Amino acid sequence: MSLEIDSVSKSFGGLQILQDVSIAVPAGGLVGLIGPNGAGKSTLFAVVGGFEPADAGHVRFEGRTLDSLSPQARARQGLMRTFQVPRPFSHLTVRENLAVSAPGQKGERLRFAFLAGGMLKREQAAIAEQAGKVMDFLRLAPVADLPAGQLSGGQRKLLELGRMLMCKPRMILLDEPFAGVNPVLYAEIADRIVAINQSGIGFLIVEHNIPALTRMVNELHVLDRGRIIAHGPPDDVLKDARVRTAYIGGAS
Ligand SMILES: Nc1ncnc2c1ncn2[C@@H]1O[C@H](COP(=O)(O)OP(=O)(O)OP(=O)(O)O)[C@@H](O)[C@H]1O
Repeated sequence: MSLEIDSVSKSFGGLQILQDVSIAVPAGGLVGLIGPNGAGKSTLFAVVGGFEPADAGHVRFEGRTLDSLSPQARARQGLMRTFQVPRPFSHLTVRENLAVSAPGQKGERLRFAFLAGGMLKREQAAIAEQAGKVMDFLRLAPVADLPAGQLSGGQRKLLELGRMLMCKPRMILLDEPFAGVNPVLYAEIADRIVAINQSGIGFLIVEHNIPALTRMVNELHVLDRGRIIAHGPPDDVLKDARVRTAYIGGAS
């Protein structure tokens, strides 16, 4: 397994938010996580991304334990949460937003950048080329030179994905890819997520829009009041009586 969330528990102020949560995502897997409001989905992403420590349990990625690593260190290992890419700079263009997302730019680190002018130029050219490829892949090329602040909700989601791709992740924890998106564009977003997945990048996706999510994922986990109550193929999980009860009589 590539990502192993192993018996993770977490409480805030004496309130148990996550209890013994285990989810495994294979390398290149496309797995969904649903649950009523307040079930603990964001808290789980915070723990897996390294933003909150777990009280008990472990998170492993590609065989390594991540428990003591910062979010940035986890991202360097190839595991990225949407939040690890900050909000786009609304005054910068799509192309510029992609370029500044590339990690480890030597220009940032070199105090005397003029000493390494040739190296910097080569690095900048490589970043510009990568940004171009990402824009083509995500069909953002027509808006390449628009400020990010002028993008539609759907285009912003694509830019968010693009900024993560600039960091070359192997697994993405994706938070609500369809939130704030015009339903007309759901298929476009889903199509690009599937295409990214087919390039070998795994996904664990939290999403409230269950029909849109289940058209993409091949495995679904359901969190209810901090516990995983069902997991498996989406069709089977959605027929599960416990899942129906969680949504009809649940916390939301
Ligand atoms: N930092 C915190 N301190 C105290 N309580 C918190 C904290 N973060 C989350 N909680 C509580 O944990 C519970 C689970 O919240 P969480 O945001 O993880 O659920 P969720 O499944 O993501 O919900 P939603 O679908 O509404 O986003 C809630 O009762 C919330 O109030």
